Amino acid sequence: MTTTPEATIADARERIDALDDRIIGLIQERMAVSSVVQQTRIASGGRRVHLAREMEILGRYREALGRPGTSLAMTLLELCRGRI
Ligand SMILES: O=C(O)C(=O)C[C@]1(C(=O)O)C=C[C@@H](O)C=C1
Repeated sequence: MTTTPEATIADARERIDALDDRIIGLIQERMAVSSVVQQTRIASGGRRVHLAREMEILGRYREALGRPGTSLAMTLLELCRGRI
């Protein structure tokens, strides 16, 4: 069966949209879990931000995705704990 470039692109874009829906859902889930950690720490006298943990996360994303991974992790952290 042959297919046109237009059909291939339309099909791939549908898959991208479905992946983006899942990524957004995972980000929202991450925000909710992060909020539990932050609220628990604040309620027990700690601070919202835990820089050593953030360094671990930034390193993990950079290792997996290169330099843009660091930017992505910084954006995720901002979504999860707000701006610092
Ligand atoms: O792991 C924590 O201690 C969290 O509070 C979660 C989290 C995150 O979203 O990953 C958020 C804020 C902290 O600065 C570090 C990490």
